[in-house]
Amino acid sequence: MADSGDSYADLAEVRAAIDDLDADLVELLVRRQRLVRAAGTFKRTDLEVQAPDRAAAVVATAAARAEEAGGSGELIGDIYRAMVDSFIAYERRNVSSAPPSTPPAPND
Ligand SMILES: O=C(O)C(=O)C[C@]1(C(=O)O)C=C[C@@H](O)C=C1
Repeated sequence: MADSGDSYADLAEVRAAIDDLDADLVELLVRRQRLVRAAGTFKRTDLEVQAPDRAAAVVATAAARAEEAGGSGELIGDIYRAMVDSFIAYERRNVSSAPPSTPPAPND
């Protein structure tokens, strides 16, 4: 891991490094948001949105990569599980499970 050998003079310096890294991370997450939104356009049911086998594979791959990189597979796996759950909720909010031609129900 590139940062593991770094030493810092004080807490402010570590926090500045965290802030820099977070700027990159947020950009990547926004790119991921767009990709998940695109994936959602190919789905029509809630089970397709959840895609439990794919979600489990994404989490397991991230945990394995974290271990390979010298990090904690458990920590990164937990973060990925929470992240994928949030993306599932995002897909549910942004993807229609009905064909576009279906008229809204009277009370919608
Ligand atoms: O791969 C998909 O089908 C996606 O919608 C992406 C994604 C993800 O965030 O990685 C989100 C929802 C599914 O549970 C599986 C994976």
